[in-house]
Amino acid sequence: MGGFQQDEMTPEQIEHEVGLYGPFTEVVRELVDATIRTEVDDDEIRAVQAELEDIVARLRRSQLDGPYGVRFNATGHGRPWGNSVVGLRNAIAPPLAIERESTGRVRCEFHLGAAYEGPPSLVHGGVSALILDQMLGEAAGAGGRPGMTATLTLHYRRATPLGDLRAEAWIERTEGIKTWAHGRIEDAEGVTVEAEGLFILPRWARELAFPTGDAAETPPSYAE
Ligand SMILES: CCCCCCCCCCCC(=O)SCCNC(=O)CCNC(=O)[C@H](O)C(C)(C)COP(=O)(O)OP(=O)(O)OC[C@H]1O[C@@H](n2cnc3c(N)ncnc32)[C@H](O)[C@@H]1OP(=O)(O)O
Repeated sequence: MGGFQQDEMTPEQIEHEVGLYGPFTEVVRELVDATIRTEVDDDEIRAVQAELEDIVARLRRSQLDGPYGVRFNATGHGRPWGNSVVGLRNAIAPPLAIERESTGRVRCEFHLGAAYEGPPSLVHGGVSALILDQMLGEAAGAGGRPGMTATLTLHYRRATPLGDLRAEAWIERTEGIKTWAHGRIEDAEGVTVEAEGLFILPRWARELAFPTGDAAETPPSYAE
């Protein structure tokens, strides 16, 4: 599988890019929200559209051939900057800033605005699934048991309002290459969505990590 790349970025270069692309992407998130909610007149919409078309053309002058992928520098610092949930450079990502414990417990506080609406004023169920998929996957990774989502089951206990929310996830149990993780989203009143999922270290990763084939005994550690 492609998409995981090693590069030679120094901590200073990474800090520079965080400072550059973080605010840049934040403005694009603002643009998405403003696009949904604006009530300016027709002429203003057409004028802004023309300006945006120019801006897109400027950015397209130099582009990656495909998606960003996940890049690692020599110290193992991971940059999943195109990720649709946590990606620093992805304006579609809220983005989640996840706190990780090596026990496999992860948590975050986040805000979902108009761009994530499903039913009126409520979070789209698929967005809750997106967030919990990432959170459960992050729990597996934080606990040294990384894997791809094999199953994901959601229990929508109560509607999730747009606004300030929190999420957490943890490893429930492991068996060789398989990790079962659980998690939930909460608003100020308590739990709105619960999830359980099975994460499996895929064959291509097993072959890299365990050339002798004994994946059941010693899962690899996960360094982001
Ligand atoms: C490292 C990256 C970190 C990156 C982590 C970063 C966090 C990212 C969080 C986001 C997570 C995602 O969105 S991931 C994207 C969404 N998920 C995907 O696209 C996954 C697509 N599916 C796959 O790639 C594959 O099917 C896998 C990896 C799930 C399994 O493939 P495999 O590894 O070749 O499986 P295989 O050898 O046949 O089977 C191994 C064992 O798993 C069982 N098994 C296989 N598939 C399933 C299944 N769907 N449900 C139940 N059990 C299954 C088999 O029965 C077998 O059990 P036994 O007989 O040995 O008992």
